[in-house]
Amino acid sequence: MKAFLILADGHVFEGRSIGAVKETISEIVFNTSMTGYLEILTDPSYAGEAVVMTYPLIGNYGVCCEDMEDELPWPDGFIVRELCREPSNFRSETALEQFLKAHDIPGIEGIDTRALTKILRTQGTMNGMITTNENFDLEEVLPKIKAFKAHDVVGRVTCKETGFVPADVPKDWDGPRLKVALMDFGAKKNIAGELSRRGCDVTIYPAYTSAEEILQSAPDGIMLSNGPGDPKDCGPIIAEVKKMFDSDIPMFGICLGHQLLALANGADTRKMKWGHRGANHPVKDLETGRVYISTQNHGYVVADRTVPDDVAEVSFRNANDATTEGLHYLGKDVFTVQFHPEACGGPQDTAFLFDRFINMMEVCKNAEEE
Ligand SMILES: NC(=O)CC[C@H](N)C(=O)O
Repeated sequence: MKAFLILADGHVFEGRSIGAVKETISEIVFNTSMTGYLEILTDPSYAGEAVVMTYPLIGNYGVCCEDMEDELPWPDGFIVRELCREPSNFRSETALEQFLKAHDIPGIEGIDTRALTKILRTQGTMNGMITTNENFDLEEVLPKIKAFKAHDVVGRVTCKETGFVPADVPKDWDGPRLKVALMDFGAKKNIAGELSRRGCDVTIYPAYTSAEEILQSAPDGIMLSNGPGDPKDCGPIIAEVKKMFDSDIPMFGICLGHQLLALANGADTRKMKWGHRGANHPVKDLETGRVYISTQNHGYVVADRTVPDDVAEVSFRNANDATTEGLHYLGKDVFTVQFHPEACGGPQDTAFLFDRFINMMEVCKNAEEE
C-alpha cells in the first residue's frame, strides 16, 4: 500500500506503508545509529516524534525482545529506506514489520531518507504527517501539521504506579547495598538495570510524585531519568525536583533529568536545530580532556552561559558542536549528563558514571552513620 510523508514545509515523499495503517502527525527527527533500532523504538523519550533511521537497511537482526528499553514502542511513526522482512538472528523473536503492526505504530519505507535528512539538517526538525490517504489535500493538511504540538508526553509514558527493581547481585556481594529513588519521566529500563547490578534496590516513582513522598522514603540517592518532550513543559515536576535538590541527597540526572534540574536551578534550555540522535556522539570530559563516544537522543539542550556560575559548572561538552553535555553542581553530590550512560553503544562507554553515583551515595551514607 502506498504511504506518504508530508513535511510541514510542503515537501511530500511517496513510499510504502509499513506497520499500522493509520494517519499520524508528529515531529520528524532522524537517528544516525546503524544498529539499535529496537532500543530506539522502545525509548520513551521518542513519544511525540517519528524517527527516520538514516542507516538504509533496518530490521535485519529482527526483534530481540531482551533488548527492549520499555514494554512498548513509543515513537508515533517509523521511517526507513528499506525494511528487512527476513531477519536472521538466533535471538530474534519476530520481524520488525510484525512488531510495528502488533503495537499499532505506523511507518513508511522506500523513501529517500538521505534527501529527507538533508532537509531536516538544513531547515531543522519539523512536524510531518504519515498517511496512506492518496487523496490528501496539501492546502488542507499543512496547517494541521504545522499546528501539532505534543502535550504532556511525560504523563503519557511515566509508570502509573510505584515499581521496584531489587539489587541484582551475587549472594556473597560485599559492595554497598543502597536505596535509590528513580524518578520515571520515561525511564529506559537499563537505568534501573545499571543501578541494580551495582547493588541498588531501586524504587521507581511516577513522574508526578511529590518531593515530600520521595524524601520520606529516605533514599540514599535520587536518579532523574530521561524522558520525552520540551523540558519547559514540565513546570510542576521542576518545582518538585528543586525540593529534592535542596534536600542534599546525592542525585544523578540523565537527559531530561539533566535539563529539569538545570531549569530548577535558574538555567535555561533551548530547542536545537536538529538535535543529537545517534550512537556515536563524542563528548569531552572537561576535567580530564578525555573524549568518550556516547549514545544520544535529545532535541533540547541547556543553553550556554545560562547556568548560574555559583550553582554549577559544565563538566562535559559535545566535541562536535560544543553544546553543554554535563553539569556538576558546586558543593553538592549532584551531577547530570545530557547523553545516555545506560545505553551501551559500545562495550562500556560512559557506564562508569553509575559507579561515580554509587561512590557518592556510599560516602554520603557512611558520613551520616559516623
Ligand atoms: N532522551 C531524553 O531524555 C530527551 C530529553 C528531551 N525530551 C529532549 O529532547 O531534549
